Amino acid sequence: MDIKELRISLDDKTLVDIAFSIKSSLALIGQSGSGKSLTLKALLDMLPKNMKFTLDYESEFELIPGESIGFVPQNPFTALSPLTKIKKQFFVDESRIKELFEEVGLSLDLLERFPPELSGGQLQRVVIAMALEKHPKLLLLDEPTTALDPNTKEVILTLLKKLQKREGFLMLFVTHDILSAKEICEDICVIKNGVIVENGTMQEVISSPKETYTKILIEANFSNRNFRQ
Ligand SMILES: Nc1ncnc2c1ncn2[C@@H]1O[C@H](COP(=O)(O)OP(=O)(O)OP(=O)(O)O)[C@@H](O)[C@H]1O
Repeated sequence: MDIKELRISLDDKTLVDIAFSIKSSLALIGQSGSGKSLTLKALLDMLPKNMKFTLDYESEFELIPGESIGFVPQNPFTALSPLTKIKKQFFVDESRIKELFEEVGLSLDLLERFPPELSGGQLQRVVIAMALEKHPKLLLLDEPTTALDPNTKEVILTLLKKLQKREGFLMLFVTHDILSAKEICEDICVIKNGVIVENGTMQEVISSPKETYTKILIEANFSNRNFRQ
């Protein structure tokens, strides 16, 4: 799908003005304040009321938040209502919940528990299951592994890759963590001050970044010698 124009403004100030294509999985990478969250909020139609946005896109499906668009938020610990049993937080019937639990590899007895009784990895699986409720065609991921420990992070990234293969949804993965993005995204788009400064395949951009800003983002993530291979 092609986002031909996405422009977000507040009063007379343009905060985001970007265009990008999602062929299969795209990482939208940028420093804090670059416009990543606003981009996701615009696609989800959740921008603050005082902001204006225009969205022009070409796609085989209509963008409808909660229907064709699924959303995995940043922090699974705060994404669910703590006083409501897991099974009551879904909006689909029990057979679909069971199907989803199987897909994300969760045991059904967790349905009877409350969110504080689950681990971070289990909670993130629940949140992913919720995002898949309506068989989305596009899955938006907002730093989905930031709140998780390194092992759990790996498990969740592997799960997302597997789910994408099985379900065939497109992925837009918003993060400042290129290492995670590299694991599951084929393409990358670098956003700075609300504009795209560089894009291409993950391999291309990581091995020979053109912009200094991209180099800085890569170096900031770079603790592993094998990273560029
Ligand atoms: N509610 C708001 N009112 C005014 N300006 C805002 C609002 N939300 C975001 N902005 C501004 O829009 C720009 C983009 O913010 P955004 O939250 O999209 O950044 P981000 O890339 O998601 O950062 P982070 O990684 O820290 O979440 C920033 O300059 C920010 O200050």
